[in-house]
Amino acid sequence: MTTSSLGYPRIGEQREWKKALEAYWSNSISEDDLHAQLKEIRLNHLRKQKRAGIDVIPVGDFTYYDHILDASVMFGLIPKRYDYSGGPVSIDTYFAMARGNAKAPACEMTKWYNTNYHYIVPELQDMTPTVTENRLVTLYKEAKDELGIEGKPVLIGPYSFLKLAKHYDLSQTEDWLKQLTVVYSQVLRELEEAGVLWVQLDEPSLVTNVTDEEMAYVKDIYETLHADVPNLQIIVQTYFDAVENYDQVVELPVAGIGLDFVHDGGKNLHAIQTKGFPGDKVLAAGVIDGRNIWKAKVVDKLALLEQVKQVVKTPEKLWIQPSSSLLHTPVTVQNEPELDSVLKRALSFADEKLIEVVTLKELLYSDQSADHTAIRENQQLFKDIEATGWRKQEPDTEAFSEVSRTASYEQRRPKQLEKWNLPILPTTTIGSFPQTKEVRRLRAQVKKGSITEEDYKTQINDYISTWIKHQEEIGLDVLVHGEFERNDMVEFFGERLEGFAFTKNAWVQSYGSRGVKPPIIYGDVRFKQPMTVEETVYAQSLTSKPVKGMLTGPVTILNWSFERDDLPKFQVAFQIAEAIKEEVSALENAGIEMIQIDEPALREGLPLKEQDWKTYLDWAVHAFRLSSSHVQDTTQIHTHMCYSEFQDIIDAIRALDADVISIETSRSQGDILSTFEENTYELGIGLGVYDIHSPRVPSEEEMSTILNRALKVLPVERFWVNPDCGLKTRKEEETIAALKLMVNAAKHARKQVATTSS
Ligand SMILES: Nc1nc2c(c(=O)[nH]1)N[C@@H](CNc1ccc(C(=O)N[C@@H](CCC(=O)N[C@@H](CCC(=O)N[C@@H](CCC(=O)O)C(=O)O)C(=O)O)C(=O)O)cc1)CN2
Ligand code: MET
Ligand SMILES: [Zn+2]
Repeated sequence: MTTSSLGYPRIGEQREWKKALEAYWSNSISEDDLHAQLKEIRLNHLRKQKRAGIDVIPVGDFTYYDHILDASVMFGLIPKRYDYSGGPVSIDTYFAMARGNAKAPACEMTKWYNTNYHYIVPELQDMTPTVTENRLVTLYKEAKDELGIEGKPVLIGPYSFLKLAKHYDLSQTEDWLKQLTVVYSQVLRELEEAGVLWVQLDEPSLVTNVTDEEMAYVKDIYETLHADVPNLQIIVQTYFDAVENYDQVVELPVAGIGLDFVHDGGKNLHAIQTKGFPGDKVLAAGVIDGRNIWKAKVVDKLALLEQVKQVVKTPEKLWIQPSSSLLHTPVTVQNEPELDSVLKRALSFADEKLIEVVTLKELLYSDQSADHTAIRENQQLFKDIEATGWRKQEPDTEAFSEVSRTASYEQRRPKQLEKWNLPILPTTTIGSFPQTKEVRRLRAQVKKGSITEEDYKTQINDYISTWIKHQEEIGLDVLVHGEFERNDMVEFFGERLEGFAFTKNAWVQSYGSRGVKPPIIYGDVRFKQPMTVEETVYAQSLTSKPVKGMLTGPVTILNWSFERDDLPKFQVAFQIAEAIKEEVSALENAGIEMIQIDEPALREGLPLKEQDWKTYLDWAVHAFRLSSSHVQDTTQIHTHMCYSEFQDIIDAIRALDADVISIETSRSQGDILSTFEENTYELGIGLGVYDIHSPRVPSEEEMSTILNRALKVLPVERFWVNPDCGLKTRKEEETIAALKLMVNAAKHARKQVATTSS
């Protein structure tokens, strides 16, 4: 039996990877230094996997930014605007695609399936793929020559690559797949020549709803690849859910199939048991959760593997591995000295997960009696958790009953118009203002104890008051306090609610060099005391304009945390919702009667298979309503989502019953609006008129274009004007300049509306 892993986190135990990249971007280290530093990190990660006892170790999963960008660059799919003219792609062109440069905006970035990782979207317009440089050969040789590791090159598979790409016409699908197959063949042939034994082609799109036509393409692709490299052993790796079209996938002419036995709702196991698994193929069984951070129950995993063993009769054909790449977990529990010891023993990050994989292999062929030390200790840690009393709340098995606001939107709207007395096209922002080095240093100092809590608060208040002044000068209609006291919109609440633990070092990459430390939900979630009232009330005391309260919604807090896995997700969401509901009341009682409850992760949490959407949306909407429906008619509830693919879930968005939703409109040039038009969505909409992910200050004209386009489609009374997300990653000058132009654009639009209607 073999152990394998599918991908290892890049970020580094102390975020060495992030620091090296950011040092290069700010010109503090040279290109040679960057290569040297990243090589050291890369080799170190391979060594760690070897030391853990993993037999088949991936190469090529490591990246300078994102692995999908790596594939686009290897295939020469470099948009014209970067002036690429053949040959190996320079590091600056690579980073320009990721981050934009003076001449060209960055490529689009979007969510990686249902995770909080973001990849760079391949753009296929007017392009022909060619292999620029076979990085996998280089990385394979590096591992072999320098460490004696027989690496398994990893690459996104051709079908998933195309599904993740944009800017091609669907009618060109077949043509594109043919062209891609040619470059994949070349890359694989070169790997075969270099002596590679195993290649992992990731095909996570095979767990989404695949049509028969697409499945036929997949079959063609892999038949061609097999004919071109008959001796290379390819594993088609799936993850994040059960594979669709099981029968056809397992018949693909490849050497192995990787299946996720953790996030498949039991369907993959059922499929292999009822339909069998081809005896000539490797079954790469993902049994250790690659997405969450709890140690596995060894007894349960052994039972699962015993069932898999019944199907795969030859031990050499069974591989044990994590359910997905470990990219989605932090690096190691070792660097968490301050966690509660009972909790800490129950945790497993990337390094510990590799050990779990190896332990399972050892146990599977040895003594599995209950007094085996590994088994006994493992059982004990779950007993210890039970004994803590952290998890008392009985699971609620009853169907949840509808909650709604006392008055319908039509009834509360006139009351709100009167109370708030805002101009048409009111202007506002999404919540955060620049998190400068100085704010972050301040927080680091208070955490270390080198400044007092009181000093910290005073200085945060200074930021708040400076930015209230800025906002008044800019001329915004609804102000915010700026979120200076928050490290992150989820971690901040995790630190203040019961049932959450937070870590010192458990960073996970979100996009490029940016990371998050998802808090850990280990027990029943409860409200302790007001979390946001002080800062918001202080901000409101400085101005006569309304200050909007700012909260993160229950679905987003859940999706961006590591959740307990002993309760169904929806129950945890409802517990969080009850806590946020109390915070909403606390704000309302303190006179903050316009409250934004952000739910950017609601869309990303949508299951990968359409048949599972309704169940999810029902509880997600309910959780939001639980937290927001109890307010007075005049209290205005806002929500915010920064990713725009709402077409399919517009009914759920409507059902949130938020008085105003702010959405992304600029990157899609306003395309999103048709969704709101066609579906008679009658509530308020904040138009994200400029893209905050780029340092570029947009022109007033660009924003006016989006506004005018919107005004043609929907009545003016519905719109608010705002940037498309929070401004925490931007610089102060950029922010002020852009917001001034935005307010001007709104003022011009108001005048136009006034003249056309008079
Ligand atoms: N959870 C979450 N997911 C999200 C988003 C989000 O805002 N939150 N936004 C979308 C995009 N994703 C994003 C994810 C991270 C960041 C981001 O800005 N991350 C920061 C870290 C933010 C943070 O936690 N900051 C902490 C710790 C900061 C830090 O690194 N401190 C220094 C010390 C500071 C000093 O002395 O100078 C250190 O520890 O070394 C704080 O402010 O307190 C980063 O990687 O640089 C932005 C967007 C989607 N998903
Ligand atoms: C990722 S959505 C961010 C919303 C949050 N209120 C902010 O402005 O940063
Ligand atoms: Zn946002």
